[in-house]
Amino acid sequence: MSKYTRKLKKLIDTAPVEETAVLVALIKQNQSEQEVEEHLDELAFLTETLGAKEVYRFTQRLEKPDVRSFVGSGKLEEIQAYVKHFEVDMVIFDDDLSPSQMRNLENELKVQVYDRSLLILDIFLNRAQTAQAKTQVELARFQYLLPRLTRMWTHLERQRGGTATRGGAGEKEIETDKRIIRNQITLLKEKLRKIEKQGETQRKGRKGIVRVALVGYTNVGKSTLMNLVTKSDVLAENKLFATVDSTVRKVVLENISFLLSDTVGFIRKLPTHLIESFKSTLMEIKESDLLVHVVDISHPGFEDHIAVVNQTLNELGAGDKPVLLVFNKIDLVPKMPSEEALMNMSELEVEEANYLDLDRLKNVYTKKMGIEPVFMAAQDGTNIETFRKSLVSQVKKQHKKIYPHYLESETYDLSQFDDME
Ligand SMILES: Nc1nc2c(ncn2[C@@H]2O[C@H](COP(=O)(O)OP(=O)(O)OP(=O)(O)O)[C@@H](O)[C@H]2O)c(=O)[nH]1
Ligand SMILES: [Mg+2]
Repeated sequence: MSKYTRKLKKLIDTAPVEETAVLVALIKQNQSEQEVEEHLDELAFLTETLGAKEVYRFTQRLEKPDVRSFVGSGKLEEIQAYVKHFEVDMVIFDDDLSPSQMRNLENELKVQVYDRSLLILDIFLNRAQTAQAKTQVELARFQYLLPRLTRMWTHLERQRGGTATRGGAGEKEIETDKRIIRNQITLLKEKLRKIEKQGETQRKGRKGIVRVALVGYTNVGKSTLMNLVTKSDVLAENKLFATVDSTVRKVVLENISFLLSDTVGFIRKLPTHLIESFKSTLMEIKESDLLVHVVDISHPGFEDHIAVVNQTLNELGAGDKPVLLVFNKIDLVPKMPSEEALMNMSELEVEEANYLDLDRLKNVYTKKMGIEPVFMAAQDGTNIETFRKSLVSQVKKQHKKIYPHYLESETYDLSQFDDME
């Protein structure tokens, strides 16, 4: 063996092996198969974000999850056979599992079992950068895992680098673990309270300036838009939850200054513990004067995404704020051809092309939101001018509303924001 092949062999032998996963979802009575497929596409994307690869999907038409094993026993056998035959590393369920379901499934499948919440929590854990975000995710994760302790045990083992204990730890160990986790929760809460206090003071110091928050479903282009407007360098990538920490920047457009913040993306069924512990990060949204709701118009489920975002905003108590809707990624949407060209196409061709009637969308959403939406592509800057104009006009409107005594000619002290990048 030459030196080169030896080197190559060593590289191959030590290359990290990508973990494999099968995905499982139920099709409820009022759901179409296509809707569930879309949800599974999203779950596959989450799986990929965590660093694993989807190898197969199982679905079952069932009105409600089986109390014992989520899917029916026949389906479970099928999954079990597949997992064993192809040596799959994990099984991921597109819903939340009860503690006992998770235990039963782990016992029977003998591989790692993830549910939707745990998957999202683990992605957040990998992504969190600041002390605050890290503490928030750790807290949410411990709270989620406390009632699922046999699982927690295997998790701790994995983290320590040992082999996972299958089939559950002894009662004594579980009791000890419970105590450790409860202590951790208390400590993390205390730590978070201190960090939040500092944040509060920071936010209080931001009076006198209009505050705008970028909100939207995950991966729609919020950070890309933030970078475009502020010429900053916030991480934007084709992964879910690229942004877990919020970033605030001062922006000056047409002589008016305002603060713009990039926030964590939303997703269907965001774990409750996560929302709870991210409350202070999400305060950025609650305390803003204007929301820029970014939508990925090229995604087939974009209208569902709008609904999920609106619902989450309501839950956060930010449902009544003025919203500038931005339909992003228009570069990926096929342009509607002229009527004449349309006439020459077959019905199937038209259906398959999936044209979106942007004029109709504009009318519908202008009526709904009270502000005309912007259609743009943040990545290549298409229509950025329209967006800037619309944003400035809304910021001015909010400014007048919040600071009615402020005169256009008057300059106000903005030096307190100068240290912000
Ligand atoms: N084709 C196209 N891609 C875009 C556009 N805007 C953003 N993207 C891409 O979409 C992906 C997600 O962009 P981000 O800016 O990270 O999205 P985000 O909303 O901040 O995502 P999270 O932080 O994960 O919630 C990246 O790969 C971007 O390059 C656009 O206008 N057109
Ligand atoms: Mg982002």
